[in-house]
Amino acid sequence: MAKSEEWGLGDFDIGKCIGEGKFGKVYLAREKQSGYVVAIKVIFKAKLDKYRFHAHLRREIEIQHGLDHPNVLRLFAWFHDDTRVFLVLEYAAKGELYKLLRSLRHFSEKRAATYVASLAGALAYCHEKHVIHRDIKPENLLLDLEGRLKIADFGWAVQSNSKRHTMCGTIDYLAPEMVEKKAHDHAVDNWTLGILCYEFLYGVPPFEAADQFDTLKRILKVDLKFPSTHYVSAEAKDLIRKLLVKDSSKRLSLQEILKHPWIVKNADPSG
Ligand SMILES: COc1ccc(C(=O)Nc2ccccc2)cc1NC(=O)CCSc1ncnc(N)c1Br
Repeated sequence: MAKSEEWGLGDFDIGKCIGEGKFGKVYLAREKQSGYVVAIKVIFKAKLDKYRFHAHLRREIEIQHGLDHPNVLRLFAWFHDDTRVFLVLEYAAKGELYKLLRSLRHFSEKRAATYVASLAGALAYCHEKHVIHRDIKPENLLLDLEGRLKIADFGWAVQSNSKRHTMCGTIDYLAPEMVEKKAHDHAVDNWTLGILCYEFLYGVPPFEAADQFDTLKRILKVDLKFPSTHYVSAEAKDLIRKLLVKDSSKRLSLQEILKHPWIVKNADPSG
């Protein structure tokens, strides 16, 4: 029988659950013909109705379908039945980048620079495609079999199996213009890159405080301190200082990040 264009659930062997989100769960799956392993996200239509997310999901699928970058998780296909929508996603075999950060406590400068360069490259690609909704919160960063970073952009809060509670609802990544509820553009991503670079190197975000109000005050003051718990190069601190700038127009651009001496010296070009 000729292969119909449409994929269906029957084309896949479904495996274990590897993630859980607001709209449904994510399963490991293998496409029967090719044996190709993917992640299948199951989204309940009833949930979409409840949050009126149909249009958002349809727009996201159109956007995602056109994206093809080594550091952006691929959306290969999608299909639906009367109660669920299925997203056929690239499977990131090494899972969540944050589990690795927790287990290593902090990354080496080479690993941190490689991830920052991957993120800057992926964001530059997305901005070029006029997609600025690439939420680079830590929850959205996965690692593939080769350890390459993938922005997974869950579309909505996804709690993976390792019920991470520290991150959900964290404000550590908010840029000052977001805290002050000013208009923001994709320069917010450059701020977030600074936060992530600091956290990759120190294991904690730069403005962490006992309570959220203190964190907000520290963000608005850009109260940046570098602990001397372990050695971090002056070039790394220089990049962070040039990203965590209150005036969003003065933050290093993605292109400038990729040319920064610390990135040029430390990032692995194979990403
Ligand atoms: C391109 O990736 C997406 C694109 C879109 C959406 C999405 O839900 N959009 C959406 C859902 C409802 C309403 C509006 C938008 C979600 C993802 N991605 C994900 O959900 C990541 C699933 S977890 C995972 N994936 C691969 N390998 C692993 N090891 C893991 Br763990």
